[in-house]
Amino acid sequence: MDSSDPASFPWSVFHDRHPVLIERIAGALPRPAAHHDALDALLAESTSGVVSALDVESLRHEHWPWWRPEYRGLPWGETPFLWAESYFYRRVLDAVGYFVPGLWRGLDPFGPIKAAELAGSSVSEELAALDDVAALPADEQWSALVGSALWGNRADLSFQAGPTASEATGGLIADDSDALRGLLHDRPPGEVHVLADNAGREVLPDLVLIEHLLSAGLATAVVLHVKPFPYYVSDATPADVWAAVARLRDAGGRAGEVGGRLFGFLRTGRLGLEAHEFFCGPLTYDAMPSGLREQFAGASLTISKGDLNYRRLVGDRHWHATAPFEELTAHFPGPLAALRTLKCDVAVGLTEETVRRLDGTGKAWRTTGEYAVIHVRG
Ligand SMILES: O=P(O)(O)OC[C@@]1(O)O[C@H](CO)[C@@H](O)[C@@H]1O
Repeated sequence: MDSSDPASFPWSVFHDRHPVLIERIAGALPRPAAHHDALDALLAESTSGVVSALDVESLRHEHWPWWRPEYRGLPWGETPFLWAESYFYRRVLDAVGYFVPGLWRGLDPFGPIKAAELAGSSVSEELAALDDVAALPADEQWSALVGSALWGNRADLSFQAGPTASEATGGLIADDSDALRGLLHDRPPGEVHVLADNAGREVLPDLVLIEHLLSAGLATAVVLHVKPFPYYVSDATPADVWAAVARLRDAGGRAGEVGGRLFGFLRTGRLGLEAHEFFCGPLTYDAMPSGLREQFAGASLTISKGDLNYRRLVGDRHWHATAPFEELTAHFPGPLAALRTLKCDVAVGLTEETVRRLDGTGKAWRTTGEYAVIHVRG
């Protein structure tokens, strides 16, 4: 899949979303002219120019092992969408001096956007609602926690820069939630891995679910895999996880208790936080390094969150939407669950009837974030 067709979703990511994004990054902090010039140049290059190589100075400080010399000089739209987006985010970091020594080193360009969301009233309301969840019978509590983690995936800040975001909820169009429940409740507990997606309103319910897994004895330990660097606008980094845990702990009520326990789990290592460079790379999961492969092979379950992880799991292609999830993810070591709202063209694991019904609506159902799936490969 590439982004060369002006009628396609990938094209709109580069031509509609990225200009909004660049403007937000440029305007959020009093940046020097050099940052503005570099951001403008990146936007021009990635929309109407050709791929150029990475800045040599930044490469001296942080490598990018996925550079493809054969893409140099090609219009960005003619390179694979997965590669081009990943490269774009690395280039954003270079444009704002993220890797080179100086005042701006290590400063998350999306930080102000993420911080505003975390401090916002929607988060306060969601955290207060945890008091009600705690009062539910165990079964309903479980469904509420999984549902929050799933629908939290709609709170993706890059998605909100696009024109297709929809607030409506079309519901689950593939639902293996019973299998997910069974994997965690009907077997001896083991180590659960979570492939995180967005910070803030997504990682908060993820953390609440993780705390439940640990406190209820459904997992002996949890490893949360996040991005080592700012990526896809709101993808969670270690700093975002610590900020989310602090937000929970300071919230009071049930959220405060959950946050306090998570703080302890992180300190003792029952909740591990890892940030492998592979997670900021443009490769699909069948190409993961052996160290990660071994970790997932030993897990009782890996839970993958979100749209980008899903693309990387099944392959970023125009699959027929009935292509079986189990077959496309057979490469993944160990049991796997994917919780995802649909925000790009990739859709698999649906029934013919569902596809007919969705196509019949005449809506861009694959990209609005209105529909969700829970797929499990046990
Ligand atoms: O992984 P996430 O946060 O659920 O979604 C990432 C996303 O917004 O980014 C891509 C376009 O930039 C789309 O594939 C997808 O909608």
